[in-house]
Amino acid sequence: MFPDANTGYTYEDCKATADWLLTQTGLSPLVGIVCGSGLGGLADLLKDQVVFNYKDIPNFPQSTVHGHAGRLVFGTLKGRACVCMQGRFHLYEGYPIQKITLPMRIFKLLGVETVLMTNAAGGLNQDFKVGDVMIIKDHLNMPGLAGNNPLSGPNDERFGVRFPCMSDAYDRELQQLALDVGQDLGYGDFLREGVYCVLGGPSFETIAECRMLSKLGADAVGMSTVHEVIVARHCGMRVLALSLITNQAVMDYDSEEKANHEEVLETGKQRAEQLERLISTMVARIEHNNNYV
Ligand SMILES: O=P(O)(O)O[C@@H]1C[C@H](O)[C@@H](CO)O1
Ligand code: HPA
Repeated sequence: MFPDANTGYTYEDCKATADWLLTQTGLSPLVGIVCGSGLGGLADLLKDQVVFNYKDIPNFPQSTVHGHAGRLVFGTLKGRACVCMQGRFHLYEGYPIQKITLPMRIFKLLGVETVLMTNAAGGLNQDFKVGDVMIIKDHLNMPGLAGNNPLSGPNDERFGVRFPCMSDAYDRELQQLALDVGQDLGYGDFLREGVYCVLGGPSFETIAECRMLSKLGADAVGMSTVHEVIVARHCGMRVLALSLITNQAVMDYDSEEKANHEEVLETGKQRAEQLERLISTMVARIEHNNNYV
């Protein structure tokens, strides 16, 4: 079922899907995880798994991108109840923006309080290297600035307010926790902080576009995450998002580099284990009431 072009999914649609999942799992997760391109291995760490293929979940879209398995995995990570999206949805797959972000509202109705997201991104900041992990502190929402926002359409106050604030989109305590955990694990050398810019994709950026985005203040560029963040914040969940810098954005007309999805997946493979350890250690230190231990 596609959402109505003007109204998106109703609260009742989302509730029906969440209740369907809760009935089958009996597990109400407090932490939701969204895995980026090639980074779905995290879901395999969950214990006592209950797994759903997206195609079997009412209202859910299908994953169409290589590196996004298309499975919703419930289980425990370091003893904490979690739900993990092994594969996300992107605007360029052709879905309405409300459909891409539907899982965030389902997370909320499942009981999730904290969402941890990963993505693969191109590095615009010249100090960044391939393999760096950037803690997202803010975003530039290009589709949003052009009028494509997942909250467009009638607002249901049961989810959140009409005009949600986004200056606190990325939870500062969770960012600090990521830095602390990263230091404890010896990852300080490749942990960065910065601004993520979302574009529609699927074509990678031109050189002129990369130069423009860098001048605008973006440190990394990608094709996801921000839409999910907006919907997650609208309904009151706390968010941490991490970008794995899988490639350097091409900024120079003399460069022979060409962005490609294979390189994105390959870098994901090389850094996956450390990213998984970072997130699972964080999960162990997030308290149920959203304080940190
Ligand atoms: O889901 P993410 O943002 O990790 O996926 C990135 C953006 C494109 O979908 C793809 C390009 O290689 O990876
Ligand atoms: N641009 C956009 N999206 C991406 C990139 C990129 O260079 N790398 C991974 N996802």
